[in-house]
Amino acid sequence: MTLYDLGWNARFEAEFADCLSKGWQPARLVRDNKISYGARLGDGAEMEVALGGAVYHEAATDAELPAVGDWVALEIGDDGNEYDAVIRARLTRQTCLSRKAPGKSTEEQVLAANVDVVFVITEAGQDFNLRRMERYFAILQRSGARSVVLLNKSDLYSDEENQVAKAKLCDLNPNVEVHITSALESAGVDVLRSYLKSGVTIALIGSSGVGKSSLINQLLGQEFLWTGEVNGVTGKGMHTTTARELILLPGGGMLIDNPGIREVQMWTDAKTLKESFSDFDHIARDCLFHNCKHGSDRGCAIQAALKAGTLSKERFANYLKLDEELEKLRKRRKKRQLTISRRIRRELKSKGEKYSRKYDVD
Ligand SMILES: Nc1nc2c(ncn2[C@@H]2O[C@H](COP(=O)(O)OP(=O)(O)OP(=O)(O)O)[C@@H](O)[C@H]2O)c(=O)[nH]1
Ligand SMILES: [Zn+2]
Repeated sequence: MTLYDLGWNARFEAEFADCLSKGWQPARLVRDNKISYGARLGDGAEMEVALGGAVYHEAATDAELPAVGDWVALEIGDDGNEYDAVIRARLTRQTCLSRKAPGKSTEEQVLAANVDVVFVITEAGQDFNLRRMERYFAILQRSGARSVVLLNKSDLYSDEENQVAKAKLCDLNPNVEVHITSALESAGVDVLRSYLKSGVTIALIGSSGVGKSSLINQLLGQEFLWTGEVNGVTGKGMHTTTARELILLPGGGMLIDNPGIREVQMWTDAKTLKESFSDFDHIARDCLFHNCKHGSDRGCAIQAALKAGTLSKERFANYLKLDEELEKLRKRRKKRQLTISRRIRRELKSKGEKYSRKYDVD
């Protein structure tokens, strides 16, 4: 194994020259434990590393802190610390998959750094939503990564349905590559593999249930590498367990998969939902009362627009359900998180003995 297998290239190398003269070593971050990180070195060794003070203080925002996928400079020392090494610098990201943090904050949240290809998984049927795809494309465009769409579950739809969906996507974004796949019939993993070679990092995004795990499991083959990666168990709850998020794939290349990436869809959907009603917010600005419920309130601009026929009653009914829809998304998100922690727990169990002894978990 060499640094290049981990995605190292001439540009990183050039930037690292200064660090090299200080005796620091390059490593790629494979896990974010919040207080510490997992880092992999060129010889394949993995270390538990701490964030250096300078890197922390120089970061103007959270987005500038090291994230999974980042290349960092490690000072490896035996200063009796609890960690194997300290991060002294973070190299400039060549791509950066990020989203705006949820809630009021407009701060950027980095989901993964230095991802080369992002696969958006969807299907020709129920999940197909061009508005959502627009949002994905906006995120991906900003990231700098190459974007590829997989219309998965092709076995469930006719050739024509798959082709129509493909044409719509190509219309929406002529720069995107679209493939029709079926994880069920093992016609999908070959498409993923065609993009993978040593040093290439990929990520899969898309709604819950579109087949991301199925494709990932096929890429990983028999040995599912989340096992035995568990570390940093704090307290009893498994929710605090963090798994390795950057995984080396058996056939070469790497995959970054973490809850943030998986949740980007929820966030995208919430945003799409809200945006599709932005005209309502616009009209509602003319309501007499700023806390107008748009019912029988006096001076309601929405009701006036409904009467005038410039707003459709159906859309208004949907608008009223917006909060309900957003709540549904939040519930789905919760369910997802439970699924992830259950999955980690299950995988921990299979290799559990050693770890339960070490970290005192059951
Ligand atoms: N018919 C058909 N079913 C599929 C295909 N790919 C996945 N599935 C099924 O769809 C279901 C959901 O697949 P997952 O791989 O768990 O979906 P996911 O995107 O990982 O979902 P989350 O983990 O919630 O994000 C499973 O029952 C799969 O067997 C496919 O190509 N065709
Ligand atoms: Zn009103």
